[in-house]
Amino acid sequence: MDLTVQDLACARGGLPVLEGVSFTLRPGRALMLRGPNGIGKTTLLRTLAGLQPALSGTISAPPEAMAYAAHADGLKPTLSVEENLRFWARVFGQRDIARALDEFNLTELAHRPAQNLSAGQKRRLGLARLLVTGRPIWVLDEPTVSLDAASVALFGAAVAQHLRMGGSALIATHIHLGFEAVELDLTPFRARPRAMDRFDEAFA
Ligand SMILES: Nc1ncnc2c1ncn2[C@@H]1O[C@H](COP(=O)(O)OP(=O)(O)OP(=O)(O)O)[C@@H](O)[C@H]1O
Repeated sequence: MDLTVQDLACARGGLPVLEGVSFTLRPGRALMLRGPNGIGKTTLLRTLAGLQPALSGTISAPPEAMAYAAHADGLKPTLSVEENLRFWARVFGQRDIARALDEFNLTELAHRPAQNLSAGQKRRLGLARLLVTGRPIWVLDEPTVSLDAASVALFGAAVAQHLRMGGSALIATHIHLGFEAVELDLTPFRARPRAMDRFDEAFA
């Protein structure tokens, strides 16, 4: 499924952050969001994932086509690794968790409560959840935080496999993940201060 974004504007905390954002992400492709801290990468991803409304513009794909992985891992702390994956698989109407355990090197940790995992292991479990959503468009916010080099490589391989299977990925990250991707720098889309616009109008 294509994700086409046209002339999107979005806000955070009531203030416009980005405007005029347009791109198309096709099946099998990855798009890396770049830009300095605070430019609005998280805000854009949250808007696409349906967690907040856009100020204006259009998003061709519905949030139901997307699997969103935020900064927080969103794990159930008292459930085991396997139980967490089964829980999420059920939520998304899927059954197979074996691939998720395998691709994120979680098989040996399958019976460990999530609350007893290290930060990097929790992150791996949070990302493994993507594989049990069955959703084609992965929307990922700084997915490699807490991951060591080996886990970054595992994650890169999982995304590459998702792309080969016809999925797509939109990723806010500052690092290179080892597969071919187009980059979109959000710096030119910084919203102009609206308060100043109104000020000009009032005194025109
Ligand atoms: N909860 C919030 N309430 C109000 N403003 C916020 C909130 N969270 C972020 N902002 C502001 O919104 C703007 C965009 O933030 P956002 O988190 O989308 O940027 P980012 O590009 O993802 O940054 P980073 O690279 O640091 O993660 C920033 O100016 C930030 O200060």
